[in-house]
Amino acid sequence: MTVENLVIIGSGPAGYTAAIYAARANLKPLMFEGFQAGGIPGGQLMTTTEVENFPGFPEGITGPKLMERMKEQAERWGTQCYTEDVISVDLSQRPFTIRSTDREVKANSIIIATGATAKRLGLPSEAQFWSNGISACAICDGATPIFREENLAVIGGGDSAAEEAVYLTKYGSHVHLLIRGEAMRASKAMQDRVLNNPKVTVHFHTQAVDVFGTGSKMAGLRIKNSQTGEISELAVRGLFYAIGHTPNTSLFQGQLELDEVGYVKVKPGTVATSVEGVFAAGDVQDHEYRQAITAAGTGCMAALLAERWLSEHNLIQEYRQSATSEHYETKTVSETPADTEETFDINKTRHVGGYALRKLFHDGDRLLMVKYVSPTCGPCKTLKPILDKVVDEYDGKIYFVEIDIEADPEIAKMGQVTGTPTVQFFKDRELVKEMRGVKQKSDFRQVIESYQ
Ligand SMILES: Cc1cc2nc3c(=O)[nH]c(=O)nc-3n(C[C@H](O)[C@H](O)[C@H](O)COP(=O)(O)OP(=O)(O)OC[C@H]3O[C@@H](n4cnc5c(N)ncnc54)[C@H](O)[C@@H]3O)c2cc1C
Repeated sequence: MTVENLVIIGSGPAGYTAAIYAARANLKPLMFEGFQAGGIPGGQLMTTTEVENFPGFPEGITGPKLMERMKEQAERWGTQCYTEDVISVDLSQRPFTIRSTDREVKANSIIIATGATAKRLGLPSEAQFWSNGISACAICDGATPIFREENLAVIGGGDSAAEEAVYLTKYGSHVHLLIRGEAMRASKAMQDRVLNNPKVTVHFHTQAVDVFGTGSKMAGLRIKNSQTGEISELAVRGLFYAIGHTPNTSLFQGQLELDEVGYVKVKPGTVATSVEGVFAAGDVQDHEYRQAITAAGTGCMAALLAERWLSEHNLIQEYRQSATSEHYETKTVSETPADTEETFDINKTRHVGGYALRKLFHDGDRLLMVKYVSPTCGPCKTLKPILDKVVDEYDGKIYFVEIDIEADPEIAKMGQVTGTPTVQFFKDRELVKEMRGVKQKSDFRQVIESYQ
């Protein structure tokens, strides 16, 4: 079995930067980008819009675009990427063993860049309203019809909460920001943006107790004033969590030194872990700075230390490659114009927009697959190549329609879409299956096969 020089686990700014440095050093790193276990490929920045503080982009850049460019740079120099979750590692024997959902590999060194995952509050009715009122990603779900012109709430007192509250004012009629303590932790600039926004009300000393509604439709929040103990109700149609993160380190428990919260412990001033040859970069080892640039910086450190360690132990297998400058870009929303009465062709597999959806729903005789996306949604970008592949496999056997919910809000409302990406399947004018978020090709194939 081949032994890799270096396996990188995680594809946020830390992972991709480590990959760029290691690939440039001819180590031909293998990267597990992740899929669902600890966030999506590309990491946390896939769930944000503008990144204004990453050096080199004076005009700002969206999170998904920044991550796409990092990936492009890593692959350009020969990084081998697998969009799979790692499910176990064995650090007790060398070479180390890394098992993903699809394969097992051996490696002489590892960089852990698994980042952190958004926390949930665990409210009693959370499961009932999850993805149908409650969301952990305002940027992904805020534009959906159920939140338009509605009162919304955000929980949290940091930068993310402040950013999300301001972002949601684009869609909601008013946003309530609930803060447990007497002050916000957000930067002064973010606090000013929130406090000066007439569409945002900040509630200090306020905790959520539960969510209520009828059926699965959220109608409001029960809140408690932590100073007076008074319980009251806040009529909101949406609730967005922005309450911090948990480091994604369950894979390493018992194998590496972790701190009491679960962050990987690194030697002061370095990114070396308690196991030689294993390095940790980014938010998985940083509970203080938690920024894209610090994650990238520690990713660079990890790659340089891994190379040095492999070299000192005579373990480097060098691969020479020539860089290509092939440029690619994955758009979230199709650039193909929406079908019209003139351009619509019922024999085609792929379609765009509400006109095609109505025609196919009523007149089509194949399984109808509808993908709902929004322009700023990072997970939509991740889903695109996965779904494109599956749709190609079933060319002529299914219909596929893409709906941009910003361009076609009425269609999204009729489809009761509560977040993007969402994929719905219709057979004989009946909704037979709905899948939310990023799923594997095999999940989509399974549904298609069962309705052929
Ligand atoms: C809404 C929001 C806005 C932000 N805005 C900014 C900003 O403007 N500027 C800024 O500097 N920072 C910003 N940040 C913070 C920044 O996103 C993080 O600091 C940064 O992404 C951390 O990078 P990372 O590489 O350590 O991990 P992450 O970005 O968390 O990526 C972790 C990666 O590990 C993968 N992974 C996890 N578990 C596994 C597994 N078992 N197997 C394989 N892969 C796995 C995940 O899929 C993911 O690819 C923002 C964060 C959020 C949530």
